[in-house]
Amino acid sequence: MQILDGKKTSEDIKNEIAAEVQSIKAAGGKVPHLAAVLVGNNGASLTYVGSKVKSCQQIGFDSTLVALPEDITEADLLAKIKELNEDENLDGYIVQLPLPKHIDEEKILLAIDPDKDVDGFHPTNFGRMALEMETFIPATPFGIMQLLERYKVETAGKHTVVIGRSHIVGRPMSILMSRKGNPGDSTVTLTHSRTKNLAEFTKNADIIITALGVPEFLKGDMVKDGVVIIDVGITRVDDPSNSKGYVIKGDVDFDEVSKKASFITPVPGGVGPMTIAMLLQNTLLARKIRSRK
Ligand SMILES: Nc1nc(=O)c2c([nH]1)NC[C@@H]1CN(c3ccc(C(=O)N[C@@H](CCC(=O)O)C(=O)O)cc3)C=[N+]21
Repeated sequence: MQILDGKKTSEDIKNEIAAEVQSIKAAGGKVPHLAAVLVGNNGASLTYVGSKVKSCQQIGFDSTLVALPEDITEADLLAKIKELNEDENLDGYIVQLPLPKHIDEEKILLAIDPDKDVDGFHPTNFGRMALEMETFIPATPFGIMQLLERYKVETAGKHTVVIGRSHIVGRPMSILMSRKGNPGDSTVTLTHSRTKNLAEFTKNADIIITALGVPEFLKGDMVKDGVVIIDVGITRVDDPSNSKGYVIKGDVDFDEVSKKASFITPVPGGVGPMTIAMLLQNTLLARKIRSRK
């Protein structure tokens, strides 16, 4: 059994990006500039946005945190987005999800300039991804593809079962694994909350990608020997004995499933850190595309 070490791999990728930033600087070019829009102050969102800002500093990107009040109106948020779209100094930005209930998420995502949409959530970029064109691949699925590639996990002709059809993980993941190329060329089954007899699919899977948010959902008796496991779940479970007051749990019962797996991602230290690295990779791409224009 081999651990797919997202912490280490994300550090490798960040070092590669940092080296590119140095050569951009040496050539007198402009360094990539990423902004994150955070509405309100959800604990997990703050953690994520915080590590993003820290990573930007680490690799030499410019970064801006746009912190807005929980009760901001949709119109005011749209005005802010227009400002970011027009900011010549900014290469890419993300609007941290989920947004407060009174704001229409779809309306906000549609307002983001696709050329600055480093999350790859805009329909234009989602379509480009599905059509195998150059674009921003959503960071979590992109990070998973990088882990599969760098650890040389075979995907061609394999049966990949994705659990969860969210727009930011499960759905794009199913598309990427079915695309031509390596990693890819997989036969994909996309399962979700209305799937019947889920275990019949997972038991026949060569690769399982879970993005469910149910701690320790996937048990040892639901998988076959040699399976490849990608665990996207990150749920904070209260734990008074821990100094933070919580522990982070994945969707996979690691103790049981790791005994049968050929490759497996840990939680934490698996897919999560890769997400941040790939957001930075997308921002570098945004800068390169803008400098070509
Ligand atoms: N517009 C937008 N884009 C996103 O990409 C986006 C988002 N909204 N909203 C929330 C989710 C979640 N997400 C994570 C990124 C990194 C870790 C991460 O680094 N996790 C660490 C643990 C961090 C902790 O202590 O909580 C790990 O797994 O090792 C987790 C979650 C990005 N998301």
